[in-house]
Amino acid sequence: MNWDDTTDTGADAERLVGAVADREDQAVEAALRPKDLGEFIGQEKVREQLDLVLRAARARGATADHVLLSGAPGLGKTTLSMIIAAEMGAPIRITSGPAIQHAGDLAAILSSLQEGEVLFLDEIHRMSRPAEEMLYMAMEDFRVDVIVGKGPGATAIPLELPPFTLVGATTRAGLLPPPLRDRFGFTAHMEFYEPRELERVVHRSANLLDVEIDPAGAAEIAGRSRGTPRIANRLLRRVRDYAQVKADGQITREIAHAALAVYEVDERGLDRLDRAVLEALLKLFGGGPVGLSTLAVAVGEERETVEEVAEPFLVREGLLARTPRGRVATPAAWSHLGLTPPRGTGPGQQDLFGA
Ligand SMILES: Nc1ncnc2c1ncn2[C@@H]1O[C@H](COP(=O)(O)OP(=O)(O)OP(=O)(O)O)[C@@H](O)[C@H]1O
Ligand SMILES: [Mg+2]
Repeated sequence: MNWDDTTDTGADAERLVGAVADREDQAVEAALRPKDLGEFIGQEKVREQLDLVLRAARARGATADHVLLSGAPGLGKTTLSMIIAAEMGAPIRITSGPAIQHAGDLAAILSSLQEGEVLFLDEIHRMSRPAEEMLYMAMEDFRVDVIVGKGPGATAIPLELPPFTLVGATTRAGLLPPPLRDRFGFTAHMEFYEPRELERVVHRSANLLDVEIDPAGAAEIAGRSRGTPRIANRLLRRVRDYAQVKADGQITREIAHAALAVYEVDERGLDRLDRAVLEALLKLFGGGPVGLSTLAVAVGEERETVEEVAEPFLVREGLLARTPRGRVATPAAWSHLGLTPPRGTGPGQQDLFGA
């Protein structure tokens, strides 16, 4: 799971191609969210499986099993949680791991749930330990022990809960303690989207935003969206701005191309920082291997920025490899930047060049 090393704070949120939601995303996302499974694009396997889980529960007149959604930012976890509630005809309560500091916070939420309600717990990997332990019991037995009083006089009062569906979301399934993971009846791993699926996302959003776009324009945006619907929607809004100001508002391939050149997002979805890292690696260090710190100095960025913000996508795209001797460019990196690799490839590159 190569998104485990992406950062979920800071610099990434400020980039046009960052997957983390910024303010503007938060403001428009509610309007762009698919409302039911039929509207949800891509993720075929997850959709098929979830559809079965929910249908079966409905047929039994039962509350659906707990669901864990894991995947990189912007792939549709929050959206799916709302769809689960909608499909079950159930209300949804939304909270997040960091918002639950004490077990008591969780007890208050759990004890106020209605029967069949969906509790969406975002960033479930960031919950406190005591809350987590309370959650184990709540998920399994629909019961919590509420501690009353302090010290030796403290007593645990058992409290029955109505059956509910916990939907947990995490960008880092690997960080969840196994006892918590095991208590979910169904786990959905969300994958990055194919360009064809993102084209459909772009068309759908354009429609909702009342923007005219042709298939080639949608393909142009989809191809630069890093497999992520949130980024596709964001690029669409920027291209719309350009189309409005510089043309008649319609998005064609030419308009999308010109707009994204202005925003410095290239054909593969790399932005200026990504390209600066690659260029330094290729032009200054012959494709590597070169140490992370040296590379960071060469592009004038912090080590962490290069490692956490730029590299994960470059690695995912097969443009850069992290080796024990340092960072190495792949043959695809040379061709992406239109450069020819030096003839005698360095020792660290032999494997990559199949030498
Ligand atoms: N399958 C999809 N079809 C159409 N639009 C989608 C799909 N998945 C996500 N989107 C859109 O992408 C945006 C981001 O989705 P969402 O907020 O659900 O992501 P997330 O996985 O919860 O991200 P985070 O990890 O940052 O919380 C939403 O505006 C939503 O409309
Ligand atoms: Mg979310």
